[in-house]
Amino acid sequence: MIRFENVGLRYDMGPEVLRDLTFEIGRQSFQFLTGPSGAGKTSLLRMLFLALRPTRGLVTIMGRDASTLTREDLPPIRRRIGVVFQDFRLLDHMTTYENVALPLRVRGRAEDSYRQDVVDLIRWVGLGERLNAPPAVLSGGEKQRAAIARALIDQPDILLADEPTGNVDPPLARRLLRLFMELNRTGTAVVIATHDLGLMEQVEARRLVLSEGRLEIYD
Ligand SMILES: Nc1ncnc2c1ncn2[C@@H]1O[C@H](COP(=O)(O)OP(=O)(O)OP(=O)(O)O)[C@@H](O)[C@H]1O
Repeated sequence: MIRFENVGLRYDMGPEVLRDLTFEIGRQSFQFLTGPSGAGKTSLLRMLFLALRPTRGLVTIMGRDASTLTREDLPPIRRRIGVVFQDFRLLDHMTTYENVALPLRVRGRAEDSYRQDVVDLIRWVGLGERLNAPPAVLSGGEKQRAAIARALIDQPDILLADEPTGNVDPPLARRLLRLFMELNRTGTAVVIATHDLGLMEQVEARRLVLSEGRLEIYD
């Protein structure tokens, strides 16, 4: 679904922070992306989301060479990718419900067709009491769960999540992991960037390990 061949990345005139990355995120695959702080996990996720272009190598996404995509090509591809960023990126003037429903609204779906699904998912992530609250009054962990619900609501083909359990306690982290696994079972490829060994030990999953700019894969 997304393939990297000999991809390298440098910022400005700095050294290469990622080197010779060759791997594939397959349809309906499940993997953790890990490595020490500063190893390049966020940079790699941003390249997977086409928010950052590699400085060398080839990225193929859904059968297309990413370097040939135009500005107009990007939105339909990105709509098939759910992302949870470390800074959540919730819209301040909207409630939890409106933030989570946004991807469906943007697609032009009638609210009657999704209202209950949105409410159910928000309850599932434990934010039932926060349906009508704006992000400003949510805690860090609550914002994170709202961002996760928004990324999942439209059943994306790929979910990219950057430290999605970084602000929640271990029982809730396990619950979120179950949600990601359920999403994966129903067809979504999942990439979870994390430092959390305890989280990774809970599932037998492929690990992509970044270290000193290079990637090792443990299937
Ligand atoms: N916008 C930028 N400009 C210059 N250098 C950057 C930029 N973003 C990241 N870097 C550098 O690239 C390297 C990889 O950073 P990145 O944030 O991808 O790592 P990470 O593995 O996600 O780290 P963490 O786990 O701490 O979030 C680091 O050396 C970082 O300083």
